[in-house]
Amino acid sequence: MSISAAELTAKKCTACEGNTPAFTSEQIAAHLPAVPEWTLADDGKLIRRKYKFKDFVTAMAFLQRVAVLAEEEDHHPDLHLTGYRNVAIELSTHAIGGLSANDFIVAAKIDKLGS
Ligand SMILES: C[C@H](O)[C@H](O)[C@H]1CNC2=NC(N)=NC(=O)C2=N1
Repeated sequence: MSISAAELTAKKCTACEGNTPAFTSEQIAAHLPAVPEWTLADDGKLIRRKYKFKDFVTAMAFLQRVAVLAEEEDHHPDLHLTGYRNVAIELSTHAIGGLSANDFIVAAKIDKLGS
């Protein structure tokens, strides 16, 4: 059974201990359909979404909104700004070296921010 975007955005991230197992490929497959703009990396250890904004200021304003969300959730994506208006966001759970529910919760909440 797949989880929906609405179910993900209704959740809060929870502290992730190093002994929590990373998501299995089955768990990843159950969560990815809720965040269809996000691509699973080849190694299965992170998800990524790319954006192109109209200018630098718009890209930075979006990143700032993502930063506020990350602090609220205490779960922090890797944020990349290249070529002044191209943004790439990568989500993984550093404590476990792979994906957890937190990554999909934050991805769904980023999607809800709009761009
Ligand atoms: C104590 C606190 O929950 C941890 O340090 C959090 C902070 N933000 C985090 N963000 C991400 N992406 N992975 C983590 O393992 C992580 N750990």
